Amino acid sequence: MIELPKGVKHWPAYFDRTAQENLLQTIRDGVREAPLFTPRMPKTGKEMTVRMTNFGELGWVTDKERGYRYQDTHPQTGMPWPAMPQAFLDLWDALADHRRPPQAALINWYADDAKMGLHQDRDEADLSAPVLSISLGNECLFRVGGIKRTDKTQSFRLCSGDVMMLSDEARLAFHGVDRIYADTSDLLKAGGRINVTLRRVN
Ligand SMILES: O=C(O)CCC(=O)C(=O)O
Ligand SMILES: [Fe+2]
Repeated sequence: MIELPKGVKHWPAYFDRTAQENLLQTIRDGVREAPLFTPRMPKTGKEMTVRMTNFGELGWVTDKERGYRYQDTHPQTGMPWPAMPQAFLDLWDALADHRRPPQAALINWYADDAKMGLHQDRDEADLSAPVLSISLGNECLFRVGGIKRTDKTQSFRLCSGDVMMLSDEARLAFHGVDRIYADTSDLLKAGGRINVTLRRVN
């Protein structure tokens, strides 16, 4: 057993297959209203490899001109984000140990060749709440380190149905997704991976 850094919690196979299928349906329903968009890096305008959307009162977006931020509307449709699904609120109640509900559910969709570089989640004014994450579909190699970019990191796989949390001393831990393992799950018929992160913003 590897020991994870303090504040990093991992619940392998938290959701069984039926629950995963229900979550996927919930996500598909929301994506119909709030289509996946291609985020761009601040300043350079370089496209990220993930596609994303959000549910809840606030959503995380980024573009060349205005950079990383939360806003209450979809950047392309201009519509409010779909409501926070009850299943996400229930998960937060069960695991987050925080008295206020999540405001944002960021939905990341990774094709099998997508990845996410090492970063901190620090666009939230309220850092007392954890970041709670759900993985669906193909497995990924997840990397987590300390609160300095140069701190040593550990890598482990996140599989379909897993839940992971960054809280307390790990709330600002650097983390990223180095790779997706194709053909490791048949939940998503076209392959790829979905990650949902639940957060308080303010
Ligand atoms: O896909 C993941 O497991 C992590 C996603 C992430 O770090 C983020 O959206 O900030
Ligand atoms: Fe992150």
